[in-house]
Amino acid sequence: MEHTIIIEDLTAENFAPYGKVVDIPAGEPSKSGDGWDCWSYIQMLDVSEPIGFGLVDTKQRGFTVTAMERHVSREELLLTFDKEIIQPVARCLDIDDPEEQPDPATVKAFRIRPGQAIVIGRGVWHSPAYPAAEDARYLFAIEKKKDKFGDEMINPWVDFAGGDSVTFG
Ligand SMILES: NC(=O)N[C@@H](O)C(=O)O
Repeated sequence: MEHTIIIEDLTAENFAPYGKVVDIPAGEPSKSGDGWDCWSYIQMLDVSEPIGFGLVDTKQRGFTVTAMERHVSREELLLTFDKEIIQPVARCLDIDDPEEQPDPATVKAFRIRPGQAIVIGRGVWHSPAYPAAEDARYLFAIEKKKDKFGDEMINPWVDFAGGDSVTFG
């Protein structure tokens, strides 16, 4: 079965089931200077090990997802450099179930603009992000440690339940 969803703008409220949003807060900065404002801490990454960085060069392609991966033991910070990207995610239903498959009915696709970032929650399913229009580069940061169910494997991809696909646009 093919599901079709719309791309959503990122807000703390609509991303909450999938993780945390990093964006300029509405409130006053905690520090300011000549030509700059600083808010800290605006978000937290919950870690116990050193953080590794990964870089993805993501090319224009059809907005269809058939499989996702997840990291049940680690949060993941993800931000784009200078181009908009679209991040599909699906809910974690049972973080202790090594046989879980991503549920296509829970998929959402979020637009991440330059200047914004997300922290993907532990166990939250995600595909590689897509470029919104032009080819893009994005960075992710995640603890350098083994995940409980071995998602450091070369092929961590799990098909949607029922062999479904999700198209967004
Ligand atoms: N987010 C992304 O593109 N990749 C990471 O989750 C990874 O573990 O490779």
